[in-house]
Amino acid sequence: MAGTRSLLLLPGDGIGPEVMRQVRRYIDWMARKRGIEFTVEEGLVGGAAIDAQGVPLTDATLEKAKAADAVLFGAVGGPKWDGLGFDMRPEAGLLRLRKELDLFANLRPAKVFDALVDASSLKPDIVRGLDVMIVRELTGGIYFGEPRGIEDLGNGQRRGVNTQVYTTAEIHRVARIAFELARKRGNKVCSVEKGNVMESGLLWRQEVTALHRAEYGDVELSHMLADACSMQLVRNPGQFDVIVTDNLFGDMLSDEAAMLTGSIGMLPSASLGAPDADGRRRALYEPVHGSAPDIAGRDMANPIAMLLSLGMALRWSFDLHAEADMLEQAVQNVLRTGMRTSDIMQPGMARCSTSVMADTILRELDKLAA
Ligand SMILES: NC(=O)C1=CN([C@@H]2O[C@H](COP(=O)(O)OP(=O)(O)OC[C@H]3O[C@@H](n4cnc5c(N)ncnc54)[C@H](O)[C@@H]3O)[C@@H](O)[C@H]2O)C=CC1
Ligand SMILES: CC(C)CC(=O)C(=O)O
Ligand SMILES: [Mg+2]
Repeated sequence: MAGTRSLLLLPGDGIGPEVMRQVRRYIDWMARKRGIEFTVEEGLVGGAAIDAQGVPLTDATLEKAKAADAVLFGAVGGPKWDGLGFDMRPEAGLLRLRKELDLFANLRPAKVFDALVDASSLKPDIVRGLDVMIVRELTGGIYFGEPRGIEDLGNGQRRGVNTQVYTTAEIHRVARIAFELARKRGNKVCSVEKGNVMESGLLWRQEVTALHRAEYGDVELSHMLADACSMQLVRNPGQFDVIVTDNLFGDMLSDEAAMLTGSIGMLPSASLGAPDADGRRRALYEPVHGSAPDIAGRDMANPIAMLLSLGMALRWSFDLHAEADMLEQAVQNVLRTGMRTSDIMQPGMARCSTSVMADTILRELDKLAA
């Protein structure tokens, strides 16, 4: 197997390259200390690609992403490019990757590490032991629906339009992922939409119910309106096991869930496509956070979300479960020692930089691998 695993790294903008640098060190560590080798290529995406290549994602980079076993993505965007039209913005590069690789299921696990129970803005009793998996539909809904645009009404007024649209097939394939995941976890799925005011939400509820009845009757299914879910996530998050929801609500609910864990700098994600004949899925792994322009360039970013995203790649794309377990254990152990980047800083703990956090995790890995 050695040498046959391929990774495309797309660091992007802002803190993206800073956290990706730490991932590269961990990839080197695996080769050096564990004999696990990857063929690694790096490419430009987002604002970095706009500046160097004129577009947020070139066709050549897209082809490399299609050919790789997995893509690791940092983050894109920043004030420098905020004035550009939507198709030319850095974020369009990420949306194109998701769409063209058909990465329809975005897995966003919100897990609270014991050592960070007090770092959450919620009371420790509410978040202790929390382990929620948000499955967000990623290639449909209002981020992609047509028509869209801003039109001039000619009377001094303008009109902005986006369209929320879902089909049976789109709902079934992402719900299937949620049911399958639930079977390996707490066996509960909560499906979230706004079927009380949106036809697409009503269809979502009906189709999830039909699929459940036909194939997943052994899994406990509940339904919740998205506004109520955002409230329940902070009131009693422990009631959730797997949440399945659309693109927009999943984007928002996962940022909210991130804060239960202490910081958005802790949350990894996996974006998966359908399995091919050999059971292999196209996949992209990225932290839930963005490019954080407010802290970029200051060696302050928490690299854990990016490192754990590689951990998800080890599990989902490479079947390297022991390595993924070891990485998670190393993170857990380092947090227990009181080492903290600024975003998860607590009284009495030791504040450290991005690179020192990664150094410490690598040293912990050395101990675990000894
Ligand atoms: N997947 C992606 O590439 C995403 C890109 N963005 C883009 O990122 C830019 C900034 O967006 P924001 O709304 O500010 O979201 P953001 O996630 O970049 O930052 C939100 C807050 O969290 C902090 N933060 C984020 N990641 C952190 C980390 N690893 N360690 C410590 N603190 C961290 C930031 O400093 C900021 O205060 C925008 O251009 C946006 O479009 C936003 C979300 C996702
Ligand atoms: C295109 C992204 C910037 C949307 C987003 O916030 C996310 O996927 O988390
Ligand atoms: Mg988001």
